[in-house]
Amino acid sequence: MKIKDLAGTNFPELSAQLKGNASEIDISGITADSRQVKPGDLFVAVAGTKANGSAYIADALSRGAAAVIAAKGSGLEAGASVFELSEPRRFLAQAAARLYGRQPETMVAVTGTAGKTSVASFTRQIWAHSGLSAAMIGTTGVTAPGRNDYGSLTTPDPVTLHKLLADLAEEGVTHAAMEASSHGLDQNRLDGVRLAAAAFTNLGRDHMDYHPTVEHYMASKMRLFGALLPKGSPAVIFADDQWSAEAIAAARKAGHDVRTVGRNGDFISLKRVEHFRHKQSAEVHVGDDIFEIHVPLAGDFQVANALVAAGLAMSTGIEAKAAFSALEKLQGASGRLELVGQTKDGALAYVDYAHKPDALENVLESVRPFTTGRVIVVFGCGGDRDKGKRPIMGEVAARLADVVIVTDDNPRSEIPEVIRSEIMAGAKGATEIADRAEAIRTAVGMLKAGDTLIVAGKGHEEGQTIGSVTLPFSDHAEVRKALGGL
Ligand SMILES: CC(=O)N[C@H]1[C@@H](OP(=O)(O)OP(=O)(O)OC[C@H]2O[C@@H](n3ccc(=O)[nH]c3=O)[C@H](O)[C@@H]2O)O[C@H](CO)[C@@H](O)[C@@H]1O[C@H](C)C(=O)N[C@@H](C)C(=O)N[C@H](CCC(=O)O)C(=O)O
Ligand SMILES: Nc1ncnc2c1ncn2[C@@H]1O[C@H](COP(=O)(O)OP(=O)(O)OP(=O)(O)O)[C@@H](O)[C@H]1O
Ligand SMILES: N[C@H](CCC[C@H](N)C(=O)O)C(=O)O
Ligand SMILES: [Mg+2]
Repeated sequence: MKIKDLAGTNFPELSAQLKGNASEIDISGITADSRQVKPGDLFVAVAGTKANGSAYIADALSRGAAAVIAAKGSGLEAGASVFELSEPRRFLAQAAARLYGRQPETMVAVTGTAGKTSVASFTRQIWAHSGLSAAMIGTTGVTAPGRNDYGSLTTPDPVTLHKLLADLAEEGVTHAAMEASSHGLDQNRLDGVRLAAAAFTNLGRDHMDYHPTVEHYMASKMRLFGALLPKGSPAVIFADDQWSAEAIAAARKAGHDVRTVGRNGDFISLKRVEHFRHKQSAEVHVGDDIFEIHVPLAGDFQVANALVAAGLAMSTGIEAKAAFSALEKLQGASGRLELVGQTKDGALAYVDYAHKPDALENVLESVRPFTTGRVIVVFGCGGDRDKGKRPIMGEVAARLADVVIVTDDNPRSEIPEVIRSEIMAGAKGATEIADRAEAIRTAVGMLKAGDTLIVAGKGHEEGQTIGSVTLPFSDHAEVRKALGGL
């Protein structure tokens, strides 16, 4: 594709620089990583958290880059094939979308601190239940007919994303639900995606290592409504969160068709809800119609996720009746309050992905009403991530569980003892066991009739990253092993 066509009409700034033969430069691929450049590619230099792509322009050109896009004022000698733009990341996303071309016709995205993976998964399942060829893209990877690929990022980088979307469209996928992480939104990873609807679940503490303030974190999330969702499209918003009003205001300001769900919802309004250990039941109203819904999953919070997913499905052509009947067959996303096994006495062991204070609080509160004995929790916190959440999660665990074992999550480049001691600072009375497998074995060994064990923080993850090495590790496998050894 010619560089002038990659720019389209959205980047007059580039068009103005494409003088003479420059506009005819042929581009065969696109990348933001100089190490991946192949002859004929366009290299887009972006500033990151560790490096600045501008430092690698010479590297990219030496590998045969046909042209380079860099930030304005990067101090380069703009040559025949080096162009400067004010927003290279936005260009990268939109150019990747143009280069790869196809996307599933109906795409939706969900943001929020907790529930994104669950909502994306449920939306895919509701569509599939109606016979549509549907996919989900998120923390657990890519799920589509004939595909179950393990992923690394919640929102893939734009080049990976658009290649994937083109492949999915090629495979016949017509509907796709994706997670929009705050990093992804802030870094313009989704800027080239054509959205039919978008959703917001809730906002809690997370990623304060990356976002300077909670307001910045919320503002990144609101880019989904403010910058990405085409004006007038359905914006499905969970109405019962502390930040709902702000999300509604942002979506209204952007001119969207706001559809709220929950107790305070007017699109799907939750009238009565009953929580059981392994399922949630509710009565909901949609206009004048009344529906009984049954979600066969543990965790009070799954009602909220199910309503947001139903809202997205109903905003993309599924009848309310079909959406709600699909909920009865829902499968939970892997590692989201997932029952992994039980002892001979019937004590239950769950694996959960809570790795932020609100999520941990929700999960521990969800299992309490059905626990006649003790709630035992095993968790840690990841390294190179928000440090401020550590004592808060320690406090939440100490307050809501009877037995707290603090262990390692993914220490990454940090010293594991330091991470644990920061959690322990808030976790009065907790026990520390560094080795995660041993912590799980110890907790399982304590289980008596009526107890509930929650192993939190790693959910579906299949490895543990210590330093720069990721070793195979699965909370599911360790819990099963420990239960088997009883
Ligand atoms: C903090 C963060 O979001 N980092 C992501 C970001 O990296 P970055 O832009 O900061 O990259 P950088 O290392 O500073 O380098 C800057 C640029 O120089 C380029 N470079 C670098 C070296 C070189 O030799 N040549 C070269 O061209 C790099 O390719 C990059 O384009 O863009 C990279 C490419 O897309 C991502 O791989 C990387 O994810 C890292 C691995 C990561 O851990 N990200 C996490 C925090 C993340 O994004 N999480 C969210 C949310 C999770 C959730 O709560 O659900 C997610 O969506 O997964
Ligand atoms: N609606 C919700 N409200 C509060 N907590 C929730 C909600 N949904 C899920 N959780 C908790 O958060 C954990 C992660 O859920 P899920 O993976 O669906 O969220 P996510 O937003 O995709 O998270 P991540 O940002 O880590 O990818 C669950 O294991 C559960 O502990
Ligand atoms: N997508 C999240 C997941 C964190 C999961 C937890 N196990 C950790 O390693 O901190 C992140 O990258 O921040
Ligand atoms: Mg997720």
